[in-house]
Amino acid sequence: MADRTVVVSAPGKVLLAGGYIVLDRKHTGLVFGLSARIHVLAQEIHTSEGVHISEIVVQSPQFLNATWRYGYHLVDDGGGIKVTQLQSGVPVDSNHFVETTLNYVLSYIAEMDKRRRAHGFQPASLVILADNDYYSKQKQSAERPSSSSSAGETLPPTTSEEHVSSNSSSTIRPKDETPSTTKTEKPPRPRFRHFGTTLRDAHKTGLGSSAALVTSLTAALLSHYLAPSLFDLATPQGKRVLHNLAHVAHCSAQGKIGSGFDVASAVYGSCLYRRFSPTLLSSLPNPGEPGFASALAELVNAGKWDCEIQKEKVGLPPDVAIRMCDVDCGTQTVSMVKKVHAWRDGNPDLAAKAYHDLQSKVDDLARVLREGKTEEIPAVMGPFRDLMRKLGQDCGVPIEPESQEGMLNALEKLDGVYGSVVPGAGGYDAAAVVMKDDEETEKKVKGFLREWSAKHEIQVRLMRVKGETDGVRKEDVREFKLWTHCC
Ligand SMILES: Nc1ncnc2c1ncn2[C@@H]1O[C@H](COP(=O)(O)OP(=O)(O)O)[C@@H](O)[C@H]1O
Ligand SMILES: C[C@@](O)(CCOP(=O)(O)OP(=O)(O)O)CC(=O)O
Repeated sequence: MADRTVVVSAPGKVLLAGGYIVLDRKHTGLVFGLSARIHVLAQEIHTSEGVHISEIVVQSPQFLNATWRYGYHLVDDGGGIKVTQLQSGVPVDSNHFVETTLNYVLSYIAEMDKRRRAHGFQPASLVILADNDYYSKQKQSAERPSSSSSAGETLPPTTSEEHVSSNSSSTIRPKDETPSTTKTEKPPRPRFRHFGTTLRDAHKTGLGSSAALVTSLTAALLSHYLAPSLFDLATPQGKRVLHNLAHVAHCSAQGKIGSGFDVASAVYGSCLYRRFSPTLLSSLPNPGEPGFASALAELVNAGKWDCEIQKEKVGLPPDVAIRMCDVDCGTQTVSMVKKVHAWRDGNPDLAAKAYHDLQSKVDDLARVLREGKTEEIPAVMGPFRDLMRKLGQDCGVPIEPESQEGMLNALEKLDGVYGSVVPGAGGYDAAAVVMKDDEETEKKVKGFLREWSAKHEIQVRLMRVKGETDGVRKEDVREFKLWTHCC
């Protein structure tokens, strides 16, 4: 049988402009994909002769205690495939986004490839590898030096979980290719570092990990289990199926909030995004309920998806970059959205005016960036920030908190910085900077953030990540050979 090992990656996102208004189908948001990606490697699990296992094992080897084993069964009355997390040895937290994605995607696959109902799913191993910028550095993080040549470069510290699972044929660690380094040599920066923490305790930087994960996991499962005649990521139809299925799974895991701009950019990359009608998903039964599998396949293949993804409306001048600053604080997007909506519902006229004004700035910003009018960026981004700040004040929500306001105002005074914004829902998450794409400006911004951090006793740093236009893509499996069972 053909080797079905596959690696798929999807980008993180930054909603540069259009937070809140994009939740309303009347409006659009300007979203950029990011160079920080989440990769998922899918491969068969090879067992010794006579040994049969029926598990799907998902691992996130950059975190402690992050191996999730699932059994699966076909539910009667067309309820689809339901997975159940298997526990053995050290108890492992559940991973809601992974589990939900498996329920949706395996149900879809079984519906599209009827043979699966009779023969079931071959056991599979899925390895999640997130680019380093998704999480802030934590001081206690343990890293060991390792090979600098390829993707699987850093060894996780030994954990009790690894001890438990070390005999299993289905748990993988990168093959140990640790080179000998002398004491004075600085270890190479690992492409995928170990964060030295559990996923629950990790400090997210706000790049949209769940959407990138759900999208790459969905694409990896579809590519691994379905023949190319049924799913091909390289075709527009393949992307449409991926987009729809990942949307449904992500919405379900999130509790049906969110405009979906993050999944759209994970699939298609940078775009001007108009959301789908929320009613689209309202009649879909839940996984396991009668009729779920066929309703899901119909919705994914032919539902009335009315979202708009306009890639041609988005561009960047060649010497301009979108960079992200990690502010190392969190923001509660859901409660902020609830407050903004409460204000909007109580003040429809004021809200309509505010949303209209914001939309015109979203359009202006998309235009000046697309048309390469670098000199016009400050005149659009400044007033956009003013309007977002005003929206926050009206709703009693810290969309651009004072601490961020002071920092961005000072940052914008630097030569080479064209504009900045607290993207998406705003708050204390990452800040976005539109700046000249050269070393000199990068140095200035880094120096400024260092000084600002010291003076204000906070931790702000410029991340490596940049805005980029690509969406989901297949990666070269050979670059991930340290994480595969074979090769
Ligand atoms: N590297 C990863 N490995 C495993 N699961 C992940 C990873 N990154 C994200 N997830 C899943 O996504 C969830 C985070 O989602 P959420 O809180 O919505 O963050 P974000 O705003 O970054 O999308 C995690 O709890 C986990 O279920
Ligand atoms: C309020 C929003 O319009 C934008 C939120 O953007 P963020 O980028 O802040 O999102 P999270 O990373 O999920 O917190 C909600 C939405 O459109 O889904």
